Amino acid sequence: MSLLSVRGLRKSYGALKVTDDLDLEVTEGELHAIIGPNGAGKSTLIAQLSGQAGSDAGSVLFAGAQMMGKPMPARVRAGMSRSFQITSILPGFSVLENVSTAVQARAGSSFRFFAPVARDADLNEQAIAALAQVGLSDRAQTRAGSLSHGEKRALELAIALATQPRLLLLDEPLAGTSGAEAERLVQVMAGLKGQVTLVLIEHDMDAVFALADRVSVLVYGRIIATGMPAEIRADPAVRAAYLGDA
Ligand SMILES: Nc1ncnc2c1ncn2[C@@H]1O[C@H](COP(=O)(O)OP(=O)(O)OP(=O)(O)O)[C@@H](O)[C@H]1O
Repeated sequence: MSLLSVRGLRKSYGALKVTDDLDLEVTEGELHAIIGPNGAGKSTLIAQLSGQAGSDAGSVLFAGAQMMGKPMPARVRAGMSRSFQITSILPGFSVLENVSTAVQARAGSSFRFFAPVARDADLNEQAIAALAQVGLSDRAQTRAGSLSHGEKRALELAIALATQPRLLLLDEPLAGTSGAEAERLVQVMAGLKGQVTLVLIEHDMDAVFALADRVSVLVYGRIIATGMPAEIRADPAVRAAYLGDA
């Protein structure tokens, strides 16, 4: 069953059609990777799905509810969350504080309905659980600014996870990492499979083909193919448009 069903999604910047009549189905429980050449519109798509950027037209059904026109906090409360870039981390605050503060900011006004003590306890519990999911439990009290690059990327994942999403949208979680750091993050994502539905944009093809249940290929703002990793590798249209050039 589709958890996310996108139909006819569009977005232009002036004359440039960045998202062009895009259809996408994400099945509950899967890790669905989206690959495509530079400038294909992958980051824009994540921004549109998360509500960070507006859309010109189309339908975004999440768990049967229409998300078009809803701002990001409403989508977070519905269960859609995206990861943010390292620049959104507060270096002077502890790792745990970074997670709990971000949850409060993302979920917006919903936390106002809890009494302050219950709210803090609830936030703390969610933040601690999220740090455990990404292997950062022992860094909870560390200043976020002193984390390694790979640990900061793991912290971004924890921040997104702490909003307890049903669907997690990840925009290049491995960017800037390599070797053991990248391998550790791949293991973290492998551990998330089955717990949360994932949409993953990633340039590291080894990671994509190791992790994905299904892969969609985005070229010039349209999905040109969706399939299992082996099908995508073998698809002549995909090879011509993208993989052949890689
Ligand atoms: N705010 C903006 N204003 C104008 N053009 C934009 C804006 N954001 C993105 N674009 C353009 O939209 C196109 C798609 O950009 P996007 O970043 O979504 O692609 P991408 O597939 O994520 O690329 P990459 O793999 O290089 O990160 C590019 O041509 C980009 O220059």
